[in-house]
Amino acid sequence: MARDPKYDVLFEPVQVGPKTLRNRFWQVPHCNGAGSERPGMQAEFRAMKAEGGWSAVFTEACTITPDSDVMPLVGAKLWDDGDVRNLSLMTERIHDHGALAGVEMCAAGGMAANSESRAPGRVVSQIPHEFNYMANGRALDREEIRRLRREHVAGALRARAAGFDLLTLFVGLGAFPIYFLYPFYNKRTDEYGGSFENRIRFTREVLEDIREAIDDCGIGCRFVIDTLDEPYGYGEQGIRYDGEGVQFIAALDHLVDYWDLNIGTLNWGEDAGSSRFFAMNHEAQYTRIAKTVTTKPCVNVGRFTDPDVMVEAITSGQCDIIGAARPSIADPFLPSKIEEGRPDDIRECIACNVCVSRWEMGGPPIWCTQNPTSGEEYRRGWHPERFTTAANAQNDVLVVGAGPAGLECAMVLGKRGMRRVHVVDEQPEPGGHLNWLTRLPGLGTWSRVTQYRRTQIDNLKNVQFVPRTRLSASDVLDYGAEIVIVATGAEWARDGMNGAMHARIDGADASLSHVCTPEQIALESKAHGERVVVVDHDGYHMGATMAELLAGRGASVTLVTHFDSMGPYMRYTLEEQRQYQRLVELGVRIVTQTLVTAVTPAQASIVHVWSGEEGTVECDTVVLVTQRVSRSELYEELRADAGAVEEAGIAAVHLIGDAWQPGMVAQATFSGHRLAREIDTDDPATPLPFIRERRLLNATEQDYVLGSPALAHGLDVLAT
Ligand SMILES: Cc1cc2nc3c(=O)[nH]c(=O)nc-3n(C[C@H](O)[C@H](O)[C@H](O)COP(=O)(O)O)c2cc1C
Ligand code: SF4
Repeated sequence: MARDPKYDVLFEPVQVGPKTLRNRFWQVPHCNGAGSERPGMQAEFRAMKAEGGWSAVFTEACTITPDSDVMPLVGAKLWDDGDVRNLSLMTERIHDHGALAGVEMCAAGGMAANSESRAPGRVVSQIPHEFNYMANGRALDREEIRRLRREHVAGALRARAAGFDLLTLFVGLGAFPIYFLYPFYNKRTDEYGGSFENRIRFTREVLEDIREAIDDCGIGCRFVIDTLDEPYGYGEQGIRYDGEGVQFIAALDHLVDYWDLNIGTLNWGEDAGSSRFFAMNHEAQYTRIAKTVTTKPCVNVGRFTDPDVMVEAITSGQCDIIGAARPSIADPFLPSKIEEGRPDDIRECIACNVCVSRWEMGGPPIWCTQNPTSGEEYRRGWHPERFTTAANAQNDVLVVGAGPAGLECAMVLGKRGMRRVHVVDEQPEPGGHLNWLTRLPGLGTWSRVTQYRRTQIDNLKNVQFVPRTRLSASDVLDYGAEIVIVATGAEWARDGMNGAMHARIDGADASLSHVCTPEQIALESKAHGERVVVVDHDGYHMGATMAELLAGRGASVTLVTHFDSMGPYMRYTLEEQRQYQRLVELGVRIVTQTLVTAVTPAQASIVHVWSGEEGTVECDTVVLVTQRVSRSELYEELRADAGAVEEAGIAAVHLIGDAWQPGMVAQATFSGHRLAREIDTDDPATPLPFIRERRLLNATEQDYVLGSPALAHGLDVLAT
């Protein structure tokens, strides 16, 4: 199909200095857990976006000096020629698909703990960094500033040598230009502190230096134009878009070829905004001002997944280029799908921030809820849009359970050409637990997980969703499928069993009127009293979500958790601060480091986990958010009768998703995808080994990954 002409504007080329973008889609810097140490993963992850139509594809923040070492966080590096070698694989693979390769150059200053390099820290003013409070680097003198400028030029030259076309100086979230610019960090009294002119002096000098050294790359800044009000930002100690934000752009405009703009602070959840709190294009109110002072192309971000919103952003004069991190993770082929007239096939980001959480927890490889192939392009050879025909495609498959794992599995099996795939569920609609979860406050956008898969399945002739059908083990045996996949999900524990005590909570029994599970509240509308205790041992969002729901209905809610904070995983998804604020506004009392040991119709008994101090909270209802329990009875029954299974002509019975291991939706979609990808291996239940990029002693030719572009490149990329 041809693209809808109303989207033509998105496919116009844009000039950025000496380089030309083929369209207006730009993958802004974002990390993926590959850094420079996993060059194969880094290269193929980015190449996928180039193949999917993005015109510019960037690294994450790429540090350029050894005293920018943020270990254990994993980011790209250009410290030496070895890093040049590794990252040049990325640029080569991006170029293979006709896109420009970009790098976000960063000298991290006080944010870097230098755990690996053990380099002495350098800062603008000697005040401990908020992320690095036990170290306090040396405040740079003039000579040291000159040296730092030279290091920026050397970093830019290494970037150019690695093949990068677009060199972005990072002026945001933990890099020297920001430490000079914000009064929050800069307390200097010399010519680099005080006035605005003084505070931008370093950035001006660095840009001049780089321009003098390099004239054949696009050179720009990623600039945080607004650091927001307190409590989410720096207030008067930072900068505001209509003050020094826009002044900064006006002052340095002649030194850049483009501006990549965003907002926020080191609590970057205001930028990578979760859908609980932010709508699409939420940064426009701050960033659109840039166009009043610059004629250079401006990139904006704001979870752009809707092409109509993108067109509006361009035609209204808000920006020139659609920047995206998360939408490009969830769907590397988003531009191609618009271009090919298939916008309904876009796998829209749900802004759950699970991708973000991976960086925040220390940088393990990226996960994406919507796109299970994310990060697996090289390691497992998975392509998000291409599927091989299964060697056992002549088989009929029965998937029991149409939650995220079952739907993903059925969809991929359909795309792999299985003769017939039935995905059966007792509910009238597919979605599993997402059907009720997405009706909870702030979680409506998560319904895209189901919508996307539903749309795909509806277009696959060999896949059929069968509603309102509850299958017993004997029904499964009689169904006539050769492969059975059980994806029956999980449910919240009804007895308070939890991972903090490894025991049940005394008196906790969800068959009683004063004890509820989240499903009972959300799905069954079980009545609750005026005074509610929510017990959270889960640690992700459900405790906070229940508290928000019930407080929103007017209940007086106490959230009790053994963790140090409310839903600690929400810190990783950058949702914690706003969710905390929301609960406080709703009058929720949050009691941390505390266990609920017993419940009665009148109260919950509590104990502080460290002091042992005991107490009670008077309440009418207790909501148990303690752990989830797999619903795997059907699988156990089938497993227990191997003879009957064989007799029924069933070659294999598999268990996936929450029914195997209750977890985040991202784990469920991965689980379903993984099985479907490997359904024709000797032992599909056991994942195939994946490529681990590591140094192998005494490596031989056979140790290299055959056919790998990394091998052609002569890199130390080795198979297990
Ligand atoms: C997983 C992840 C990692 C990120 N890492 C970086 C980074 O290294 N440097 C940076 O400037 N921004 C980083 N960001 C922020 C994005 O560039 C972007 O500004 C933000 O996500 C908003 O864009 P989006 O709504 O399109 O995701 C990251 C975002 C994500 C989702
Ligand atoms: S993990 Fe969630 S927020 Fe991140 S890209 Fe995927 S769907 Fe979007």
